[in-house]
Amino acid sequence: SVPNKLLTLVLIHQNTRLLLGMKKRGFGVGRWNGFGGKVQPGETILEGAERELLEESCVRAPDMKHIGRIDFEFVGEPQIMEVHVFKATEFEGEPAETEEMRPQWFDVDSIPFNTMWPDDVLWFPLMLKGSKFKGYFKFEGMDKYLEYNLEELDQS
Ligand SMILES: CNc1cc(N2CCOCC2)nc(N)n1
Repeated sequence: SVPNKLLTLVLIHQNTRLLLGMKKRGFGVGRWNGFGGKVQPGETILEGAERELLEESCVRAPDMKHIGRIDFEFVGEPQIMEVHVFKATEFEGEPAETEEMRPQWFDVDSIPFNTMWPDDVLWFPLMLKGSKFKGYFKFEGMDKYLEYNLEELDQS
């Protein structure tokens, strides 16, 4: 019984465009994704999301809202990755390449799911339409999930 690993993921969704970053090193390298990473001791999950967005993309998004949580289990790994997903519509600054990420805008109708984590095609539509959601995926390796569940939560 290991405590979950707290992580963040921030998507900037402006009208018909979505800001993604190409991960240049580390976990998920070679895949487009939102911006995020580990929550550090002594910071809130929101503070961690804001910090990682700035570090990885050079922009700030003060209006980011918590829209979901996805727990990822990897077969053979005792620690579950608890990913808190945030969405913003406004941002300050100019997205710029960093050591971690190369940012690029995508039309919401042309999201490069074939070079993203395989779960994304399932929950991105919920994120794009403004739903709140909770998910669980059991991965075996980096490219395949064995099980999942995903539920939209009531906003009322
Ligand atoms: C396993 N499937 C994943 C993982 C993930 N992460 C983003 C935050 O950092 C940890 C991994 N992001 C997506 N879209 N899918």
